Amino acid sequence: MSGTTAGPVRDGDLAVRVRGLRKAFGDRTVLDGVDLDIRRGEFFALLGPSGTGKTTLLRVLAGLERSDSGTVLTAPRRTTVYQEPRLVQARRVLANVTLGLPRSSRQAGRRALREVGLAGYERAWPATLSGGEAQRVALARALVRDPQVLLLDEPFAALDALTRLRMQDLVAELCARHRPAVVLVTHDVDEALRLADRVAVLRDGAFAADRVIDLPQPRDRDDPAQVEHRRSFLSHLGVAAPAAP
Ligand SMILES: Nc1ncnc2c1ncn2[C@@H]1O[C@H](COP(=O)(O)OP(=O)(O)OP(=O)(O)O)[C@@H](O)[C@H]1O
Repeated sequence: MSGTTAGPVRDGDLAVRVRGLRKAFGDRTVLDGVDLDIRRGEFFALLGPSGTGKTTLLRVLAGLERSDSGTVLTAPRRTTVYQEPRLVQARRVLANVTLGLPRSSRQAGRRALREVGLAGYERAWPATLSGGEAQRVALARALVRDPQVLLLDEPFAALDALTRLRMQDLVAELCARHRPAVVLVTHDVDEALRLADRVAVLRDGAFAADRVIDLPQPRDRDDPAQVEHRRSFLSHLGVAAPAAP
């Protein structure tokens, strides 16, 4: 008998409320009593070793996966951006951005494309885009839906290092402007510390660390407080930080 409830979060300050979430695949328990509150407008980054259940948690929050037990409440408008842009190749860029939305959303779609730096690409075909451009289209497609909860599943992982930094800047700027609650799944501690208000490590089915990163934006990689956060999160991930020169 499952005790799961899913529905809208009632507390006006919260975008996500999770209590006692359990999820197993066969006899492998992936999430083992996860509790998580995310405030409206909060940028939450989720680190964790491979196979630890980060994507599973994101899929539960997206409503794509049922939990076995626990309570999962979220604000209703949720959108996910994945590692791959997942564009429909047979539709032009603007049609991809407004996919599934009424024709009246085309103006908002154009605006979203402008916001991600792709004004003039409305009639381009996905096959003609670079990886970074395609991922910008995926961001515009999320943006046009005005999400209260933006779920980002390693959205920069497939990009080259320079494009990744540019995309991080863009996401920081878009999130500061639109203030969705964000859940960013990443393997990159520096990316988490660059973007997030709060960083957690998921390990052995629950959070091993969950910390507010109270440092001003834009972040300074060399700020001693940030260096200390990096060392500590790497150690939670079971990786020794490189020794200081
Ligand atoms: N549909 C499924 N059926 C069976 N097992 C699954 C399913 N989805 C995920 N798993 C298993 O659950 C575990 C957690 O997977 P998940 O993708 O959530 O991990 P992750 O932390 O996102 O990993 P990574 O960092 O490598 O992307 C893995 O062992 C995976 O094999």
